Amino acid sequence: MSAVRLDGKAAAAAVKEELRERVKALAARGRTAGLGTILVGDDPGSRAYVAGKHRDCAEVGIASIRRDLPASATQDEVLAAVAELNVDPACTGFLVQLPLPSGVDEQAVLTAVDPDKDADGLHPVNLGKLVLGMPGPLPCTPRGILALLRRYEVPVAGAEVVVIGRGVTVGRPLGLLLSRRSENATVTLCHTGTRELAGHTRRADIVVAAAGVPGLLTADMVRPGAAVLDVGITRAERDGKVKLVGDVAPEVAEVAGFLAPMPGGAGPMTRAMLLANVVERAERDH
Ligand SMILES: Nc1nc2c(c(=O)[nH]1)N[C@@H](CN(C=O)c1ccc(C(=O)N[C@@H](CCC(=O)O)C(=O)O)cc1)CN2
Repeated sequence: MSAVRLDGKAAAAAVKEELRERVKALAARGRTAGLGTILVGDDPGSRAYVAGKHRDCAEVGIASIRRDLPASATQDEVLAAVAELNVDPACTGFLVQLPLPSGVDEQAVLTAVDPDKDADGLHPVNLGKLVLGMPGPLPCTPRGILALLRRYEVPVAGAEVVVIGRGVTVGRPLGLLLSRRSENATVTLCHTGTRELAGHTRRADIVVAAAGVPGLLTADMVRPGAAVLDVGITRAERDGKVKLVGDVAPEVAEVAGFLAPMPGGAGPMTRAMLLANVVERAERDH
C-alpha cells in the first residue's frame, strides 16, 4: 500500500483521551453526562454498534442508559421510549439506532426526539441548523470524517470532493458540512444512479464512498494522489463466515495518496464524535 493510512483508531483514541479530561472537569462541577440509546430489533450490526457506544461511554466516564425494544415493537412503543428519554434528567443526550425495522416510521421517530437532546444531529431542526451554518450537534460520521481529514492535514478548502451515497447519516449531511463557508470544499453528491460515476470521481481530490456497494470504487476511478475514505459497510457471507466489506476495492491503496480504510477509518471516528456531541451538550448546561 502506498497511500498514507488515515488511522481512525488512533485519531479516535486521541479524541477520547481529551474527552475523558473534560468529563472529569464536568464531574468536579457536579455534572454527569449521560448517553441514552434506543435499539429496536436484533439486526446484528446495530446490536454491535450500540454495545460499542456503551463501552465507549464507560471508557470516557459517561453514564449510559439503554432502551432495547423487540423487532415487533410498534411505532407507539418506540415513540414512548423516545418520550421517556426526552424527560429523563439523567439522560443528557440520546439517539435512536438506525435503521429501524420496516413498519416503524424513521422520520416520525427522529422528529420526536427533543432537538436539544439529539446526540446524533439527525433531528430536522439540527439538520436545518447545518444547512444554515448555525451551531448545533453534527451527525457523527460526517463530523468524524472532517476531523480525520484535519488530523492528517488533507486540504479541504478549495478541494473537489465527491461523496458517493446520499443517506441521512453520511452522504447528505457530509455534503452540507464540507460545502460550508468554513470548510469551503466544492462537493458533488453522487449515488448509485449517477451516470458516468467514474467521470466525477476521477476529477476529485477527495472521494468518500458511502453507498454500501462492495468494491464500488475501483483503482481506475481514482486520481493518483487523491484522498479516499471508505465508509461503506456490507456484511457479506463468505465460506459460512460473516465478513465486513467496504465500498473501496483493495487496489485503490496503490493509487490514492491517503486512504481511510474500512475497518479502522471513519467507523471509530463515528463513535468518538458521538461522545464529543454528548460532552459538548453537557458542557453547555454548566
Ligand atoms: N442513529 C444512528 N444510526 C446509525 C449511525 C449513526 O451515526 N447514528 N451510523 C451507522 C452505524 N454506526 C453507528 O451508529 C457505526 C457504524 C460503524 C462503526 C464502526 O466502528 N465500524 C468499524 C467496522 C465495523 C465493525 O467492526 O463491526 C470500522 O469502520 O472500523 C461504528 C458505528 C448506521 N446507523
